[in-house]
Amino acid sequence: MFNWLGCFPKKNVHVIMLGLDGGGKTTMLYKLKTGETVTTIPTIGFNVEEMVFGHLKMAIYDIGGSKLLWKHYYTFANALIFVVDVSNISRLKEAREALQEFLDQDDLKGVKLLFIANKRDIPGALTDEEFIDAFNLKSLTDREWFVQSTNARTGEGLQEGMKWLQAVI
Ligand SMILES: Nc1nc2c(ncn2[C@@H]2O[C@H](COP(=O)(O)OP(=O)(O)OP(=O)(O)O)[C@@H](O)[C@H]2O)c(=O)[nH]1
Ligand SMILES: [Mg+2]
Repeated sequence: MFNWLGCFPKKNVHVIMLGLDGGGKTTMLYKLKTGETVTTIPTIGFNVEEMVFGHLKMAIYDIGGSKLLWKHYYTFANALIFVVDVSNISRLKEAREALQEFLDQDDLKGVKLLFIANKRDIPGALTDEEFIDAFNLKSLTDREWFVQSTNARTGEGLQEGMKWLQAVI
């Protein structure tokens, strides 16, 4: 595919979006794609949408929260978006374990990692600093990562997160 100047081919990349069920992945995917706030049901399997960000043509895979599915998508990921509901403190441990599971995958060593700290609009949600502490991210030194807080329903923060991804892929 060519950009508006017609001379620079776009780079095709695959981005995998993971996270516990109910975190807001599907809401985020369609907010980015259409600008609409969709009414979701739990994703069985996955959704995929193609979007252009600058020089990149991204296929974004939104994988349903069932961790059993995740490993099928690892092998072709150029980057990863890990979505966390930062208002749901009672599931943080589970989210941490899910993150660790995929950090341990050989296929994903060195893959750039965008954390979406979603549902920041809900009172009591983790701040960015609390998020970094809760996921012990300062010790995550073998890959580039970035934390972006968002409200996937309004779209707040989503473009900033995608800009980071666009710059590092
Ligand atoms: N308050 C608030 N609600 C949100 C936000 N993002 C998503 N939601 C709501 O959270 C619920 C779950 O969102 P989904 O997008 O279906 O979550 P998911 O991660 O795709 O879940 P699975 O498909 O089960 O893996 C929906 O009712 C959304 O409207 C947010 O930033 N703030
Ligand atoms: Mg979903």
